[in-house]
Amino acid sequence: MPSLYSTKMSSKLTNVLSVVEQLEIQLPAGFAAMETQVAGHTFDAASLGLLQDNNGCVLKPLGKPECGERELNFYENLQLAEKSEDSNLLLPLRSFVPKYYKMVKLFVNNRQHTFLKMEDLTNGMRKPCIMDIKVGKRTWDPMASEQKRRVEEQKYLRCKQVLGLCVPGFQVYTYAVSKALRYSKEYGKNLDVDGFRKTIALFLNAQNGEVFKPLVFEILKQLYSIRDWFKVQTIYNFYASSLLIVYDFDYMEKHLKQNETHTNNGISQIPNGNIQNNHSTHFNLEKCPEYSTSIVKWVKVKMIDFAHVFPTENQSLDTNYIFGLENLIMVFEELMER
Ligand SMILES: Nc1ncnc2c1ncn2[C@@H]1O[C@H](COP(=O)(O)OP(=O)(O)OP(=O)(O)O)[C@@H](O)[C@H]1O
Ligand SMILES: O=P(O)(O)O[C@@H]1[C@H](O)[C@H](O)[C@@H](OP(=O)(O)O)[C@H](OP(=O)(O)O)[C@H]1O
Repeated sequence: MPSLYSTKMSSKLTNVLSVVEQLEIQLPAGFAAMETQVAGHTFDAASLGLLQDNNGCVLKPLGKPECGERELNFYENLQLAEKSEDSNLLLPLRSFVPKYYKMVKLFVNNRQHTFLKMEDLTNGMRKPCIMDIKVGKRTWDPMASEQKRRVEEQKYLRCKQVLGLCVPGFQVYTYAVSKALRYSKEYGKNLDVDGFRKTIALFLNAQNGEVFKPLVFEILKQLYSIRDWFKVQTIYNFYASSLLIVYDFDYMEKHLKQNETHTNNGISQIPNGNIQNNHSTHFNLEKCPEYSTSIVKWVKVKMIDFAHVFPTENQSLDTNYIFGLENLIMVFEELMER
């Protein structure tokens, strides 16, 4: 039996405090609108947002038919990776995306809808800091109409056209207030390159320009793995796909308090890693064993949103995605250098 949930949804978040709409949505028992959704389609008259259940899963609605079908195919292909002739590439890709369980049908507002059930990347985090970063200068797919191309090319202009990156939304917990601060796509649309850098620092809770380096280091490690994969894969083009970066501020705060090597402002005194600004190289992990802690449990970098994933045309690298990814890596590397 469907039950009535009164759900607070943030439809148009401002740069500090959200304008919150009170919507009443009929959802099946055991499901709620996802509290920590920071971007993408949310509940309104025209669309559904993501749901969460009580078992650490999120349910993403299929959305527009062509988009939904592509995303469903993408996840189902990955599920069958062992049997694919591309298993050597698809199996590692699985570790870069949320665990996918199955397709489920649920009634929302008395109408049946199809959802993709997958792992909630924020599950178990007390104070999840979440940033959605859309990757690539080109965020329209080969089937896009002229109008869709034009619209996409005009958005997030000063950031997306230079870095191949944009921020459609994020939330961050800080030392100053106990509630998460939410930033909307309107905030993201006003960013230029410098604003993007500052936004990443803000998201990481940088203090006087200094970040908690083990956190940045772990994010970089995961980004490097994704980049390594993109440097060899020629199966897919990922248009309008995002990287979701998630970390638990609660864990970070506790970790900082416990650790003797920290200064009064709580920022690590561990020396910097050895940065080489050549794109084909990585930080030298062996030189920084102190960074390889249990941190991996509370920091996640995963690829999400595969509604515009297409097979490559000439078995070429996805240079559009790689360009954005390289720039993102550089922004994090700069933070390690400080
Ligand atoms: N597996 C997941 N775990 C946790 N949060 C998730 C997960 N998948 C999506 N989200 C949340 O939902 C948001 C939107 O996800 P996604 O980009 O897949 O939706 P969308 O509606 O297709 O977006 P768009 O409007 O950009 O096409 C993300 O920014 C994130 O906050
Ligand atoms: O970043 P913004 O300004 O929110 O723009 C949205 C974003 O580009 C989404 O990826 C897109 O959904 P699709 O991926 O489904 O195309 C959506 O199209 P829509 O409004 O037609 O749903 C856009 O409005």
